[in-house]
Amino acid sequence: MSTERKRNARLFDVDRSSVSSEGYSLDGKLDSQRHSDILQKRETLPVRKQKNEFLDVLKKNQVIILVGQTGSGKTTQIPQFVLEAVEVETSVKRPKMMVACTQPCPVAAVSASQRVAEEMNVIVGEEVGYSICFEDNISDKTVLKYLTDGMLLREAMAKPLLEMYRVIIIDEAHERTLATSVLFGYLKLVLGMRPDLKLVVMSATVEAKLQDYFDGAPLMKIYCVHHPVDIFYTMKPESDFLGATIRSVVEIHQREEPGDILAFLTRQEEIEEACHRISEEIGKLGNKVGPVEIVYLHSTLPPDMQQKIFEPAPPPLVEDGPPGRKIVVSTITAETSLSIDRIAYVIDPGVVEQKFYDSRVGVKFLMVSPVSRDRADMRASLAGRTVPGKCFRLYTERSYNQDRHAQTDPEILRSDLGSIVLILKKLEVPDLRHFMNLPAEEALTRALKELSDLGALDDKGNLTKLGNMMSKFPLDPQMAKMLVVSPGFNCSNEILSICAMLSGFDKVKARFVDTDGDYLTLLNVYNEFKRNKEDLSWCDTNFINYSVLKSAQNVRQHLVQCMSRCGIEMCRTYLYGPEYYDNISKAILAGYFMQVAHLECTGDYLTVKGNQYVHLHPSNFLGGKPEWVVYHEIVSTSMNFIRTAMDVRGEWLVDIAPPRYYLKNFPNSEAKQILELLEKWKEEQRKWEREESKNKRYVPRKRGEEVGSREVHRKQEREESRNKRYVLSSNCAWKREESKNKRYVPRKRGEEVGSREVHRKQEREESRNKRYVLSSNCAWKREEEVGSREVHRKREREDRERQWEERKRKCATRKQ
Ligand SMILES: Nc1ncnc2c1ncn2[C@@H]1O[C@H](COP(=O)(O)OP(=O)(O)OP(=O)(O)O)[C@@H](O)[C@H]1O
Repeated sequence: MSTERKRNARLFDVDRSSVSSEGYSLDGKLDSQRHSDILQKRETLPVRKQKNEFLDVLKKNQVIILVGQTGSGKTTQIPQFVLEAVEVETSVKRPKMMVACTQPCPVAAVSASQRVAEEMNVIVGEEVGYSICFEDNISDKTVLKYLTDGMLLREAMAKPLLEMYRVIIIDEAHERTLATSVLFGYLKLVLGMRPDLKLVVMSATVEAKLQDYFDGAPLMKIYCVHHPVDIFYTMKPESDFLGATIRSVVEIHQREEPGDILAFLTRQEEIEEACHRISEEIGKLGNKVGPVEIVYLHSTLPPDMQQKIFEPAPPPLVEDGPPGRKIVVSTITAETSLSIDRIAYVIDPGVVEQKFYDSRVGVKFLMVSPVSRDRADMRASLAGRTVPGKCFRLYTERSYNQDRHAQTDPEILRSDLGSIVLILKKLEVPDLRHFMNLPAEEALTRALKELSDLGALDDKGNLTKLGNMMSKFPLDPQMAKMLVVSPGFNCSNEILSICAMLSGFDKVKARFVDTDGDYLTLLNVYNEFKRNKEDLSWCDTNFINYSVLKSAQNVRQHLVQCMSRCGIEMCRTYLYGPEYYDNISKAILAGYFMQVAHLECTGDYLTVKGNQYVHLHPSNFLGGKPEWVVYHEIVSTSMNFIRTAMDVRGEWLVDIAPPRYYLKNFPNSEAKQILELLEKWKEEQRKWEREESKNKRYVPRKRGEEVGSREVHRKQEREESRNKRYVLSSNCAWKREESKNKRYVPRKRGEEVGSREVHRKQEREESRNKRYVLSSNCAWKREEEVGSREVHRKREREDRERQWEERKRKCATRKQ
């Protein structure tokens, strides 16, 4: 324990001379008053009373399961107990061994590390740090690391035995996220190989299966006092749960005793709207009611805004006036990941937005569905954590008892397993079915099939070179492939920005719309943000969330690092060049060729995966209804909508997807007929090319003997091109000499002025100035100046719409 004593002395040594007035000293640590308040508060947490018991069990066992209600202090206290109990080496003494504590979502990891850093009076990122997808805040000094469960799996790819950790704590096991379920299986293997490693599994509910899974590991319960909670139901079902939630909040604030309110809603936009309307409604009540602090919470909220949920309610406006109240409007994030004190009223509309994956048809859905009974009980219990409370359920008692599942399915049973299978393949896990909560065989088979269609797995199911690279990106396999292959389409820079924007920014802004597709709109927003030097006021003027863009920028930086580690080339496609749109669309299609839909006669889109009829989401800004679209996700509300879509061409589909992919997947439909024709045409072309190439032989520079095949010739061409220097002719135009070797020469011989780069730049400039004209047969031809790229696209769209109307008319006639 000598190391421990030394470490404590360093951690808690605060320089009191530099204390500032806001509760923090100049070195970023807490002042003594605030620190002692925090320490006093933590002493009241139920888990503190069982510290010795816990340490005793931990000492004697390799695995321990700990069960305690939310708010009992598991997340913040147990890792600190562990730090005291085990010999964690500091930076002074190598090799370093840390304590890891996993959380199901990034918000929880950041918040817990902040709180524990405050309790230990250190700066976040030093002794206590966090690591979440696209953000690390750790240093050589870090001994306690909060990280998402997904990040721990990724760390295992680099160090399969997780040698850097002495103790691993898996928190919120009851959430049964996909990564946590897989971690259980993986850690069981690692524990067998590393007797020195200890595992603590923490859960808010008793999970009997867990004990069996870890060969009868001891289960320890934390005893908490819980206050009574009265539950109220509505008399009849509520159809508008957003409106009902807002009304309930306002009524509680007018009529009920003091105490903070927690209201659950489904998604970020809804939460923002609710906060706005609640503030308006309460504002209208004037001084009759106390002041309110309305805060919202969702999983992608930046840390500084998360912290607001822990601040106390505002004081009364005047002495003896009505008391203030804090109102938290949250997604499921507040259910278990973050415990908020002093909540006395919970409003539960009985719905939750969840991701589902239908493995039979291979389609991902984002769906609002009824909460299960165990989740509803969890929500209600939050009202009685620190004071007696009330829970208002905006559904009937009958609905609670009869229409809801007893438990939420573990995520592994309703997820696309692609990313996880890719990680497990990289980890060389021998038997994928070995893991707890074994997914349906079908889901696993589909994931393997999809990865092999993407080119990540070979015929024997082993990781290919492409798959190996894809596994290094913390993205889903489609997105990872799009990024890895983007240099082939000369647009890795643009695809990087699109990936970063897709990871958080989903609201398309009308002002930046590109009618060719929502992906390009996202890219426009990002580019404009950079062009305006990341200016906050620019974001405000354009109603764009500054912090989301900053986080996209951060994601982008991380992806750039991943790219450079993998040796992937960074290149950009010229913004005004004729290939800008084509290159980007093709790269997106290379990753998302499975997410393609065709416009059918009925006016609906038919998806290739799962053959679902879907509609374009109202938030899209595509010009008209393109014949083929590639989309990012399906959102299921009143109908199935495809969100974030882009117009693509039929011939690209057969070029980019694996051969016959669409023909195998599409049912007998219009789309299939078109694709069959395209495939046939493509096959003919390939055959012709093969024959051509078979007969063709190349000759050396000196006339006469044959020296090699097409390959040899190409290699030679590449080498020549690398060394080639370009010259600029007097009239600044470039011409290819009609020789076999196709070298560039000036029209008139002149001095040498530049390399291949100069030549490219010139080509780009030419292309920027080039304009389109309509030839007599309604095909577009580049010649005299009549319009820009935009005009050209507009005409193309109009043509398409005309064709579409024509097709609809024909269909109607056929039906008659
Ligand atoms: N970032 C923070 N700022 C202020 N208080 C916090 C913060 N994080 C946690 N707390 C407080 O610390 C106490 C213990 O929370 P902790 O998260 O450790 O409980 P828990 O048992 O792990 O609950 P859960 O299962 O919800 O994580 C709670 O009263 C909580 O409000």
